[in-house]
Amino acid sequence: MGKGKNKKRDDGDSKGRQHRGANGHSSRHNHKNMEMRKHENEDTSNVKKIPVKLGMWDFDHCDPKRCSGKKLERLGLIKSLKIGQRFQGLIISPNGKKVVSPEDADIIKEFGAAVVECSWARLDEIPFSKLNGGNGGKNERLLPYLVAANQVNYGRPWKLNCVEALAACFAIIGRSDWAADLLSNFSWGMNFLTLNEELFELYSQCTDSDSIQEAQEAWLNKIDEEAKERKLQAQDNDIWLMGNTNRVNDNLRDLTLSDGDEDEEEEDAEDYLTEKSVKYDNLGNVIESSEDEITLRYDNLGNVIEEEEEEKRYDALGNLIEN
Ligand SMILES: C[S@@+](CC[C@H](N)C(=O)[O-])C[C@H]1O[C@@H](n2cnc3c(N)ncnc32)[C@H](O)[C@@H]1O
Repeated sequence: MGKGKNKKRDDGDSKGRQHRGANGHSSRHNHKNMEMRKHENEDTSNVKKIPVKLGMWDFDHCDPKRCSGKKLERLGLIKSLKIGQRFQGLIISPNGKKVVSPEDADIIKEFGAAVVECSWARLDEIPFSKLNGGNGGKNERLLPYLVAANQVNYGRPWKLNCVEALAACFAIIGRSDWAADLLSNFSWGMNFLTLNEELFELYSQCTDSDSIQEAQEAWLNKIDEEAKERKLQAQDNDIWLMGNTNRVNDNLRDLTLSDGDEDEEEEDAEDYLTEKSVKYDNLGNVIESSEDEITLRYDNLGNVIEEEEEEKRYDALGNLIEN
């Protein structure tokens, strides 16, 4: 027998067939997952179990270290499902037509919830209609507007990862405690609940899919208005930051001045500089300035009174005669 040829695989049966887990992966693959758990030191002893069944169709598109679905599997919180395997619970899927609502509480509590672990960029490769033995449609649900808090898609609406999708579903049916238990296994997890707190409050008060859609519309309109408002305010602030807009206009005008206008403008600029060095007392009178400052005096109309330079007189030897 050739070396390695027909060699019985350690994860196969007597006929060399590999044992496959519910996700269709070989047990070698699942063993790798176990190894990763050991490697990452994921302690499963404190993991809180959620009292409903969780399922996942895993298409192995993602980096196992960053994949929330795989981590839930390593923690023993979710079970992999094979393509075509029936799942009677709620299927949270981008292929859904209705959105999750509190009306779905009974089905979740009785049969659980499942997600599709795959890449957002490769959704077109997923045989959604075959996943649940062709029975997916009825229980398939979209999630309403919510914002991701995970490290891959932080801040992006709608693109939640698997653990966020399941937690969202629980929060909408009023089981924020389950949502928190599930998310507590991720360092960033609780941020998802905080980030979407108001939305969960809003959605959990709705009754059915239509009312969730209405609440979502109202919310989207509200944030749209707020964004417009902020934009206007930012424009206003920009104007203030630009300072005296007359001066700005003056500067702009400078660029288009004819030769003749320039002299006039220069004069204005000089006035501006000179005025800066003038000090006034409480009554608005000009007060004496320090040596290097120019002292100006004004007439009743506010015009600067030109000071005539005092005539200096000298004696026969050229010495200054003091007055
Ligand atoms: C596309 S996968 C990406 C998973 C990611 N790799 C991870 O680490 O978890 C996310 C899955 O969560 C569910 N999901 C997330 N956001 C959703 C939404 N807005 N509507 C419906 N399902 C959603 C779906 O099952 C979807 O296939």
